[in-house]
Amino acid sequence: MTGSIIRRDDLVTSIADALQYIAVYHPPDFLAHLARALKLEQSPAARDAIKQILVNSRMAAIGRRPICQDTGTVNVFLKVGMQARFDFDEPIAEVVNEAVAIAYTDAGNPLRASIVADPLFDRRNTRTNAPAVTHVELVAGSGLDVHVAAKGGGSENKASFAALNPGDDVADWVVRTVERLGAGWCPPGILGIGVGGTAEKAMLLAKESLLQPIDMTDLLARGPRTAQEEMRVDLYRRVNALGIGAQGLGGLTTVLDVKIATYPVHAASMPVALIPQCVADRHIGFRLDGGGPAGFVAPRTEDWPQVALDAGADAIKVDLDRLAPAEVAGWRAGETLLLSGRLLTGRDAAHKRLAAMLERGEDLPVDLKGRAIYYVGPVDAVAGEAVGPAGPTTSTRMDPYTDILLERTGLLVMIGKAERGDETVASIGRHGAAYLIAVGGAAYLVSKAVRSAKVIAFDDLGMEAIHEFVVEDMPVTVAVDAQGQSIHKSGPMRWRAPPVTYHGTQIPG
Ligand SMILES: O=C(O)C[C@H](O)C(=O)O
Repeated sequence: MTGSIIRRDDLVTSIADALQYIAVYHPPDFLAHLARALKLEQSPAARDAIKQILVNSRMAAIGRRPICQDTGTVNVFLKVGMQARFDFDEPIAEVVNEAVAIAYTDAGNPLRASIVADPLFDRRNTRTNAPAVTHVELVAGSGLDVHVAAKGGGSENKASFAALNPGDDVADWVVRTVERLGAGWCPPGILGIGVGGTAEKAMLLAKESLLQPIDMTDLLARGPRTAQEEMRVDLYRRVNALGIGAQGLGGLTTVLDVKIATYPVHAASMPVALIPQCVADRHIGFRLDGGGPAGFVAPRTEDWPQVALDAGADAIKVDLDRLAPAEVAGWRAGETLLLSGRLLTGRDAAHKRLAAMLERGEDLPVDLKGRAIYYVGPVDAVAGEAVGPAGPTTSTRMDPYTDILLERTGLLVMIGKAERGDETVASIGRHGAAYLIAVGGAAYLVSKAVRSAKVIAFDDLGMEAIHEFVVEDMPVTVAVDAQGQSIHKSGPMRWRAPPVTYHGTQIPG
């Protein structure tokens, strides 16, 4: 029997188009579940974060710009029919990488190049976001099934694995693990859980489970019919009862769905993997059967829930060009600020370099005294933009460098997302500084507060270079104040429900 001939051009075009599509459009199932979470949410801080994420999503769809500045690592799953034939003989992963480079360097909608090689030493940006991580499986049939995902670094960083004993309680492990993850994975999102096989198989199952449709609302409405569905509902309720909430601010919804995939396993083993999916849920599947490239139809913007934002009458206006220690010391955790003026940027690579220069007693290329630094790696601008989408990155990764910067440079304010470690919170208090947060996953919305942007140091670091932004009324929340109060501690504590099980929950849903 002869199979379809899959053309190289069709594969490249389809993957490149799919990557552009998922960068700007949230899947409808994700939006529907997030809109439902907003309806149920009672925590004002979490409600505000969900609203920003929904408004950002609609703006990104209309503006055809990325939902999130972290446009992800490309994960491609190829299921090749045994009877399929190809009109090319290069390794298929190289063809995929070509498609990635085309998508990420698209002049009309450049996506952020986040991949660095090699990971151990050079860590130099490849500038095209290639290579992708490509998985190939041979299956029955004559076509090629492709599933493309763009996975953000913050949620991928929270992937967890355990080699449990066969008698251990997998659900307990999942709940305990999520409790320890913090908010760097940008909840509310989805949990992918892989159980069985071997260590690497369990991780792959967890990742693939995230490609399944989000259907928790239907499952809750009809009730679970299998043991695995019962476990999904149980985990959904127990994880949400932790009170972590949107962005870790405390609230009723941390997960929109829980996905589980399993595989037979050795009698002595119970490998379990958990991979969370952030609010930038980006994936799409299509099939090539020799009939040309896949087509992707833009959703209607009327399909987005109508949500209005309001910074609140109590928001405090802050002039970053006249930032004084006494003013910063007066801010209290939970307050909303509207920042205007000059703002520095810097994230992982820049922090590492700054700290090393300080250790060596060298002068820094920028004066941080009395300044605010925003942990961000923006997307490149297109015509008419000061900067591309520019949401916060996970601040916890900057913790190892924070004390030395506060101590030796006079830096006053940091802006990012998610919690800080206990030592960093103490250091912020000791230095009379403050840590502010913007909403992770609301990158296009945040970028609209940026009036101008220029690189002022470490140009070679690509998106990780130090920029100077001029911002106007950029909304942020005080997350750690100079008294050492942290909303990532107080929020979840306030919204945590008593321990619940599937049969006795107080959590909505
Ligand atoms: O790299 C980034 O911009 C963000 C990262 O995905 C994170 O969530 O920390």
